[in-house]
Amino acid sequence: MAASSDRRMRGFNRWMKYHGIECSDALLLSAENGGADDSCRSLSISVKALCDLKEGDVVATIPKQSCLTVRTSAASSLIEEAQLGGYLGLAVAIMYEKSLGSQSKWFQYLQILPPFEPIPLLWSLSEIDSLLSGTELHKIVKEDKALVYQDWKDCIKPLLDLDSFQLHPEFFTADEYIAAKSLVASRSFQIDEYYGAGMVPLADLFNHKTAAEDVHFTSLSSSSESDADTGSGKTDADDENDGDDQHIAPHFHSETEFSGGSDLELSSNSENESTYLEMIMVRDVKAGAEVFNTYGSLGNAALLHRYGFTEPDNPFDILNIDLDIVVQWSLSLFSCRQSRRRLLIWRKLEYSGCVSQDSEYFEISYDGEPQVELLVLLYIMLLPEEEFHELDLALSATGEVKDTPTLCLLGKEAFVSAKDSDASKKKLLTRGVCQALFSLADARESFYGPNSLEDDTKSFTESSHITDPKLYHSLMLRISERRIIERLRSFAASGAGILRTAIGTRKRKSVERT
Ligand SMILES: C[S@@+](CC[C@H](N)C(=O)[O-])C[C@H]1O[C@@H](n2cnc3c(N)ncnc32)[C@H](O)[C@@H]1O
Repeated sequence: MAASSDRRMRGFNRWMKYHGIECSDALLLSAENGGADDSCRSLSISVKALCDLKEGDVVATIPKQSCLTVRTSAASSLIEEAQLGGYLGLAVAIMYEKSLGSQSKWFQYLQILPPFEPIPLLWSLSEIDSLLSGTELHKIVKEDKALVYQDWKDCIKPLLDLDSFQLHPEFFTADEYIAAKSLVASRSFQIDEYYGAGMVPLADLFNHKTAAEDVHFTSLSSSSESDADTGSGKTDADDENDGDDQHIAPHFHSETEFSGGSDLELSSNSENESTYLEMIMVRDVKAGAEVFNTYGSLGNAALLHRYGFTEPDNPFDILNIDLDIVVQWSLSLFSCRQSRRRLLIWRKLEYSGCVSQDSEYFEISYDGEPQVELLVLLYIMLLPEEEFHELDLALSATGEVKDTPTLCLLGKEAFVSAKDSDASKKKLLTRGVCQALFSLADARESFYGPNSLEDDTKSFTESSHITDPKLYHSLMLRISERRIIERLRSFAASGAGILRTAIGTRKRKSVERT
């Protein structure tokens, strides 16, 4: 097996040279046999520094032509004819290149890739139900599975019946499509407008570190080469995005895409032959250490969903509480009519939760701080009837909004400036609101079933990411989420705290729903 991995890595190194990919001699592509579960053929690759690397060092250049994209694949006309856009098209390009075997331009590259990445999309339904139950991923992954299968049925299966394409059916099964999707999810990059999403050899061998990356990937066109030559020290194109020089990171799109080919039609500008990607060090790395990229500011649910792993103490973790849970809590205390009226007033004040597809929810941050929209809703739900009536009148159909104290406290203006916002939020944290937060925490916690957080923690310490990565990472996710619930309880117990996120600036960092 070691001989086979050495042979494949040597083949890949030769292939890179042949296709003009320059990899610095200071980098070691280190391959170990990976895949403890189903992926026995796969290598676990990481990139290490062979000598001290300095911020600003260019460690690789990759011609865009060497990337496997819908544009560059031998399947490009097939994909165009079938009108398969974006990520679906890229998955077909991968399946097609695999079907060509050693005839594929990317044969030696495909040889070092795992056949699939064991992200939850590839888990069985019973694994999803038993391992992800209660977590932010449970419903999403089940929906993904159904949608991805439907995509295959609608867009790929019909291609097999067309004589003109002459596809080998065994390379285009639903399982092969899902395997290709997992590679697209975990290793594709958004290259540029012309090439769209693609597999970028070498760039996709760097592992992720949250908020502590060593290297950035930038897209350079010939017009910005002079910038690099002058040594202007550009290392982070996010800060200096002048159109030509763009920081790119592995990118996952969970939306399933139906045929339409809009990506192909949209990006029909002429290709620039001299355009390439560059990898630049953004901090010093000592000889022998691993060189990391970052895949973004992602919580564990998003990391597991897209890449199949999690990280301990991930500051980007987030927990959601669905509006339905809040409504159920309200119905347990008040009549249906009262709950509905108060929800309506909350909406009249122009509040809403985060919305994704058919669900509305509130975010609880890593620190256990609830989104202000939730605090306002709980406050309104608990207002004494008289005060509520006054608020209702102030917001009445005449449109004449009077400045009642309650309206001043609850109006969105109260949360605009950071200083006012903190003071207003503290006022919302009445005893009743804090008790309500405890009830919501209990209700959300009940989704995880009978095992306590202590049970999960014990199982986690006994699990191994090598021998049972699915169990290990799903337990890590459960524990990360349940610790947020613990911190929500502490937040409610303390009754206040400095709340950082200003209204309107909140960004959803967890999982994209399909
Ligand atoms: C873009 S590839 C990185 C190279 C990969 N290690 C390989 O063998 O080719 C992304 C995959 O690497 C693995 N990976 C990346 N960063 C990781 C990390 N911090 N912990 C565990 N696995 C990681 C995951 O399997 C992920 O889906």
